[in-house]
Amino acid sequence: MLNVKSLTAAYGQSEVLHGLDLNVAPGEIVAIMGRNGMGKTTLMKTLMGIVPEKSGDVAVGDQALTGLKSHERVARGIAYVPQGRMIFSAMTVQENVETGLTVTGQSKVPNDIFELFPVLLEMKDRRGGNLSGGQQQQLAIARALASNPKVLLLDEPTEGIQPSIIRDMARTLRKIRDEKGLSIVVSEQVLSFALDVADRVMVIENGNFVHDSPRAGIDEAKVSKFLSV
Ligand SMILES: Nc1ncnc2c1ncn2[C@@H]1O[C@H](COP(=O)(O)OP(=O)(O)OP(=O)(O)O)[C@@H](O)[C@H]1O
Repeated sequence: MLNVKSLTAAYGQSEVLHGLDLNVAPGEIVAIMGRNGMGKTTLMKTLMGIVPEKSGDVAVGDQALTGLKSHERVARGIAYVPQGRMIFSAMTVQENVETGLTVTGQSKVPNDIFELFPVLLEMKDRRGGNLSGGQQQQLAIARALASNPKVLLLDEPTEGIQPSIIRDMARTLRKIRDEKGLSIVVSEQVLSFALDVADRVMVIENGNFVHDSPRAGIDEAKVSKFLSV
């Protein structure tokens, strides 16, 4: 569903992604793990067209995304929950979710989104800035789902979230996958979360993938070693 071929990206003269290949099947959840500064955020931003590709190709299904602007990519089925969530603090919960509708032509948030996140329905008239970290994370996911994506990207969703809520988040993401048949790519530093949520775990180091294995039978010690400084 998501097909990435020989992707490179650079900040000025400094190349940060060095020819990445990534194929995510329909309904598959892939965790991309790596220490700080290894290229996870740059990969997400490049897939979204926030950082331009230097070379290589990105496609969602039969739709080529390479070279397109972010909103054009969203219209072709990719959505993004950025690191730090970036919700609009002064807007209500409902208004935040509605910003995700722009590419769909719909004006009403589909019911199933609020069914996934009942707390957001309860709080729909509160300002986003008044929600807890975990609630803001749910809001950021709901906003991304409002564009009806085929592929959902999440950049370090557990950052700043309490451990008890991290468990719930893994369960919710799997539920979203099961109900909507989405493919999900999540960048992560917390191994326990990656093992809870993902069908496949990859490790990125200095802009190259250095490990790729199915969740079942994964060598946890080997993956931990990549993550330790
Ligand atoms: N705007 C920028 N300009 C120049 N270099 C950048 C910029 N953003 C990131 N980099 C560099 O690109 C490399 C990859 O950074 P990136 O943020 O993608 O890593 P990351 O794995 O997401 O780390 P983190 O967990 O801290 O978010 C790092 O060497 C970083 O210093």
